[in-house]
Amino acid sequence: MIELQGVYKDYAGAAPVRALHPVDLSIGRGEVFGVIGHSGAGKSTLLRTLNLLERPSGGRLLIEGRDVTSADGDDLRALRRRIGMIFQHFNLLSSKTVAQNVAFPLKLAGTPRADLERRVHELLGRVGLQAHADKYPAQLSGGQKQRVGIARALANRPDVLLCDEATSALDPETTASVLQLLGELNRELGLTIVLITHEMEVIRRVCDRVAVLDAGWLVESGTVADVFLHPQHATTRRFVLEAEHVDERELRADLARASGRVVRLTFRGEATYAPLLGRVARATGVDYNILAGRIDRIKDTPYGQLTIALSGGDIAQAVRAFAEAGVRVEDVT
Ligand SMILES: Nc1ncnc2c1ncn2[C@@H]1O[C@H](COP(=O)(O)OP(=O)(O)OP(=O)(O)O)[C@@H](O)[C@H]1O
Repeated sequence: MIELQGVYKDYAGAAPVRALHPVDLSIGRGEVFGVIGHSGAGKSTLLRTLNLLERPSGGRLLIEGRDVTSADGDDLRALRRRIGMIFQHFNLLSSKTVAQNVAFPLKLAGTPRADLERRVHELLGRVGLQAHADKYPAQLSGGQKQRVGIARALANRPDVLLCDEATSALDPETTASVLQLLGELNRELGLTIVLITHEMEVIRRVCDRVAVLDAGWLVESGTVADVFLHPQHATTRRFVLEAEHVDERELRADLARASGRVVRLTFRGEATYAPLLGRVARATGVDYNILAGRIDRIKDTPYGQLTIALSGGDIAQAVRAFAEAGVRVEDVT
């Protein structure tokens, strides 16, 4: 659906900045793709190149195989209609009602009046706001405002929805309901979603794949499970530890105190629920001491990750037994 080939971005000015170093990236149709990074990492810049709100300084942007890097005029307008966008601070028109906000892009596209009212009604139903059609943005909660933003972005039936920190201004419960709505839109409309965030929780809940940006460099990308269960880059590792509320120094101190062979076991899917630890311990005579652990879900897939110290018995045999049961075993040093 979307392909970036060596796209980079320099901002001119008194102190020129390379906000984005050359990025190669493919985003498939119907995917929910997340980009995570700290403040200033280049997330907004990357997202805004996808609908050419920022022109790349170099490289190529392809939409369904067509090079649109230099699109302008009618081509640019057509591109923007295919790619909707929602924002952290919603960007609603405060002097217009909910229904008028949603109608706005339809009017710009020249939708006939009768179709327009039907479509607005349908869109407000889709985001659960039919009862609020005549309210003004100031009368809505943050979550409701973002739903208006989503309805407006969907008005012209885009193929892609770009989400610029769309839940960063919302409390956790409202964040969950907006993410659930995005998940439904992805499944039911086949909408391709690209979102940027600094919160791993957002990625974990809705994304299929993720890219990690660090100081303008794309340092890691892959399926959410692969990237977050086995992070390769220091920045990714920090995001994972932060999300799990693990203090890196305390973790190191705990590991230094542990005796025996310390391993991290990663269970995915059904293996998460198998009573494997006890079975392997009995069969091999190994004792295990659990140092850290978490059982959770990445999108719809359950996973478990346990850091354990193995001692006594046949440790090599225990490690083989875990691996044979489909559990990934990594030594922790
Ligand atoms: N219009 C601009 N002119 C000059 N520099 C810019 C401009 N926009 C962004 N930058 C710089 O480019 C770098 C990347 O900014 P960008 O907004 O893409 O990062 P971000 O990851 O989205 O950060 P945040 O989460 O804080 O919004 C930063 O150093 C920023 O100061």
